Amino acid sequence: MIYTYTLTPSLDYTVYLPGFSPGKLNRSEEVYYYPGGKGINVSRVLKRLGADSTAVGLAGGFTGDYLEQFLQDEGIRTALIRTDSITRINVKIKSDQETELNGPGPEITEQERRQLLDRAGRMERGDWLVLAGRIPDSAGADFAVELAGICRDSGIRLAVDTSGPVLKELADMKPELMKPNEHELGELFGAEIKTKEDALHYARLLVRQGVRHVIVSMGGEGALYVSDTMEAEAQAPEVKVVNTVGAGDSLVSGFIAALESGKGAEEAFKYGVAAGSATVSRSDLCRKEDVDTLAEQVTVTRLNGGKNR
Ligand SMILES: Nc1ncnc2c1ncn2[C@@H]1O[C@H](COP(=O)(O)OP(=O)(O)OP(=O)(O)O)[C@@H](O)[C@H]1O
Ligand SMILES: O=P(O)(O)OC[C@@]1(O)O[C@H](CO)[C@@H](O)[C@@H]1O
Repeated sequence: MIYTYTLTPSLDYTVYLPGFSPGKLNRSEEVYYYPGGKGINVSRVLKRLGADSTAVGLAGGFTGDYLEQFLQDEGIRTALIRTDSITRINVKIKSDQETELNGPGPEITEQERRQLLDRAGRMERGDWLVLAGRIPDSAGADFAVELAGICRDSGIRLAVDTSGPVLKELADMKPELMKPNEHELGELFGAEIKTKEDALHYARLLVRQGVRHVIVSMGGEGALYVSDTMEAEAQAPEVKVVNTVGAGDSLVSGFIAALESGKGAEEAFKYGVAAGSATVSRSDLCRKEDVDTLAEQVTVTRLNGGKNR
């Protein structure tokens, strides 16, 4: 079973405009209200790719009701803890540029924190726990590490797609998968990633720390994959950019869905990159038929002479 953990879900209020002028009244005739938050996106994309998951997290207020109902209507199992904090509304402005305005996460009580950890304690060896999105300060500095400890001790495969200082500590907990983008990878090591070689260098350090699969996503440039046995680069296919929100989440979903269907790491990497690019070409995440088509167009090149290291 796959569980996605989203401590800070959102309702993504997505607005398309021909032009956006800060400091002025801007009117849009095309708006959408999508469920959001990184783990929620992972669950939604997994569903479309034919993999079931349970969305664990916190939901509150009218936006929390909307979010939960939306997921259930899509046939996604939810285990959302009801909280007093209203689920945030994140504003995504799509114009000649993409502008995002993300709200803060919920205030997490000690009881909610405990419930989230206990839920992980009931998972089974071999399950996936995808910890994705911002972890609010109210969860406590050690929340993510405690959760990762439960995963490590119970043989749960932890996938990490979060940001901030906690990434460094999580890397030490030997997660199965980390998917930083270049910026997050640089932040993790206090370094500026300027070249692909820089990204490879730091991805290798993560693998040396015990991370099984590291995928560094690089937007329209594609992604890098590093593990103990393979290093590879994938070129992203060219697509019309409609909405890049959730591209990284889709990469994670495609990778995990492919592994779960029995594919090897190289094929899973390719499928993940295809899912990321397919999401970019749609307003509301990818569709399976697009992912399958794009997967044929993604080229994966083995690095280091194409040999396994
Ligand atoms: N402009 C683009 N054209 C084609 N593919 C893209 C583009 N942007 C992103 N992708 C695809 O999506 C994947 C993930 O993108 P990106 O590196 O932007 O993730 P991210 O920063 O984690 O995104 P987010 O936080 O919005 O989910 C890329 O590896 C690539 O396959
Ligand atoms: O504030 P966070 O948790 O870092 O990111 C939240 C968010 O921007 O990420 C998703 C796309 O990856 C969106 O659905 C959501 O609004």
